[in-house]
Order: sequence, then structure tokens, then C-alpha cells
Amino acid sequence: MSAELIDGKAFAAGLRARVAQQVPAFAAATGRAPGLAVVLVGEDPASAVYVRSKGKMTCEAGMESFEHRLSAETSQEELIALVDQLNADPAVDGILVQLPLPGHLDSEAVLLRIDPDKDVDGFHPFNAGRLATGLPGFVPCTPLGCLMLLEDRLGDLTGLDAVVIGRSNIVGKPMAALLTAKSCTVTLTHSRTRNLPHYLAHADIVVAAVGRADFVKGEWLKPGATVIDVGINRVDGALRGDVDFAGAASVAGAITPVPGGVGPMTIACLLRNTLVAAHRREGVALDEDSI
Ligand SMILES: NC(=O)C1=CN([C@@H]2O[C@H](COP(=O)(O)OP(=O)(O)OC[C@H]3O[C@@H](n4cnc5c(N)ncnc54)[C@H](OP(=O)(O)O)[C@@H]3O)[C@@H](O)[C@H]2O)C=CC1
Ligand SMILES: Nc1nc(=O)c2c([nH]1)NC[C@@H]1CN(c3ccc(C(=O)N[C@@H](CCC(=O)O)C(=O)O)cc3)C=[N+]21
Repeated sequence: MSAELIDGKAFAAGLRARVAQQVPAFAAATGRAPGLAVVLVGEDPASAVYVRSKGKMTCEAGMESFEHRLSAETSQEELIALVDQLNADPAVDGILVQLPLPGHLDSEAVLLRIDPDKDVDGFHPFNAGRLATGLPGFVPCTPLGCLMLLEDRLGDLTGLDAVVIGRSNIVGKPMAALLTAKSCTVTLTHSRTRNLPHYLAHADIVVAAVGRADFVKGEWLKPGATVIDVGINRVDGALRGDVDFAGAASVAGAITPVPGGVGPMTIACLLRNTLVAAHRREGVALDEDSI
């Protein structure tokens, strides 16, 4: 292995500490802590683990966590009614509805119902549009975390060639928009891309969000590339990324591990977005770039 390890777990701990530092001043100004509501529908064990971990870290940062666990049989109307209630609740600054939802529910309609000013996931089309057009809003947590790790490692990203693998609304597309805003030359690839290794051979930055264990091979990479592995794949009970770590680590300049890379950044960015939402809603000043 020659690549440097990008320690997302450590960076995320620092970010959560910076968020926590801002909470007392907000509480002094408003008489309350920032609040995050998390909605979990059904009993998917992986989702339950994430929700528990989000709740714990929210409290550790000094913020208020409101957990809503609904049965897998919850109707669309019941879920929408809960979103409306959270939209109207002044103690709630951020709302996260854990995805994926059970198949009978219309997740697009649920995401559309969330007040865009409380949309700390950044999944509402208003916020996707704001990101695409360069307006302030909320940026999805996973790509925001990836960008923070990239800028921490590389500094100014201007002019770098970036390849994003995967075009989902929650990772690939917003990642491409963020890198474009940072003046990278971005290639957004997906399952219909004809010759992925051709694009990767030129990439200074690779962000892999495919959902297939060990998919990206070391031979495809440009020597010295910075590789961000978003993938969370469970293989025989263990977590694997979307990048063949051993192969990639002998070619890349730096790489994130799985676990301990992007995952912890996602939760830390969720807390950051909640802090930002609280300040914006209350009209309390916050230097967002310093967090
Ligand atoms: N660490 C974290 O915090 C998070 C991790 N994840 C993980 O990241 C991964 C991606 O998640 P998500 O974006 O939601 O996944 P999706 O399944 O929504 O999207 C996967 C994307 O990969 C593309 N793809 C599939 N096969 C290939 C292929 N052979 N070559 C190139 N592209 C391909 C698909 O293309 P097409 O559009 O053509 O189908 C699609 O755009 C998953 O492992 C997920 O668990 C997700 C969110 C947060
Ligand atoms: N509305 C919504 N918002 C999300 O942000 C969202 C979601 N739904 N649905 C599921 C995905 C996935 N996701 C992860 C968060 C943290 C880790 C994480 O902390 N992972 C640890 C390991 C955790 C473990 O051991 O299982 C790590 O990579 O080190 C992973 C994945 C957020 N998601």
C-alpha cells in the first residue's frame, strides 16, 4: 500500500466538535437547542442502526433529537400528517425521513412535503435546484462530506479532473454539482457509460457511489489519484466499499477506507446542516464557512 489513508472518522469527530461549540451561543440567543427530527418507517435493521447512531450523536452535540418510529404498515396519509406536524413544530429545525421507505409509500411525495427550510438532507427539489444554480440552500450530507475530505486533502480543486461514478439524486448528481461549483472538470458516469476505465485514467479525483462491492479496480486509476469510496455494501457480514481497496491503495495517492471514511462524515454533515437550519430559521448569525 502506498496511498495515504483519509481518516473520515477523525475528520468527522472534529466537525461534530465544531458544531457542538456553536450550540451554547444559539441556546443563549433563543432559549432552546437546535432540534433534529428523524423518521424511521419499518424495521430494516441497517436503517435502525443508522437512526440510533444519528440520535446519539445529535445529543452528544448538545442538540435535541426527536425520533419517530412508525410501523411498516404506516399509510401515506399518516406519514404525510407526521411531516406536516414536524413542519409546524417550532422546536424542530431539521427533518430527516430515513430512506428507503417501504414499497407501498411514495417517497417523492414525502420529500416534497418537507419544508425546504428544514430539509437538512438536501433532498427536496428546491434544494437540488438551489445547488444546481448556485443559490444558498441545503446540500446533501454525503456529497458535502466527500467535498470536505477532498478540500482538506487537496486544497483548491480548481482545474482538477473529477470522475463521479453513479448518478443518484442523493449522492452522484449533487456530488457532480458541488465539484462543478469548485471548478473541477467533471465527468458523471453511470451504468450506461461505455468505457469507464477510459475516463478514470485521467481522473485526479474519483468518487465512487455505485452500490457494488469492490467494483472500481486499481488498474483503472491514474497513479496518485484521490479516491473517495462512498459505497456501503454488506458482504458476508462485513462492510465493503465500492472500490477494491487493496488494488486501489497501491496506485492511488490517497483513499478513504470503509468503514471509517465517508459514512461518519455523512452524520457529521447532518448535524452541521441542522445547526445551520436552526440559525437561519431564528435569524441568528453564524459563520457557516468556519464550521
Ligand atoms: N456512506 C454514506 O453515507 C452513504 C453511502 N451510500 C452508499 O453508496 C452507494 C451508492 O448509493 P446510491 O447513490 O444511493 O445508489 P443508487 O443505487 O441510487 O445509484 C447507484 C448508481 O450507480 C450506477 N451504476 C450501477 N452499476 C454501474 C456500473 N456497472 N458502472 C457504472 N455505474 C453503475 C447506477 O447507474 P444507473 O443510474 O444507470 O442505474 C446509479 O446511478 C451504495 O453502496 C450506498 O449504500 C449511500 C448513501 C450514503
Ligand atoms: N434520508 C436519508 N438520509 C441519509 O443520509 C441516509 C438515508 N436516508 N438512508 C441510508 C443512507 C446511508 N447513510 C449512512 C450514514 C452513515 C453511515 C456510517 O456511519 N457508516 C459507518 C459504519 C456504520 C456500520 O458499521 O454499519 C462507516 O462507514 O464508518 C453509513 C451510511 C445515510 N443514509
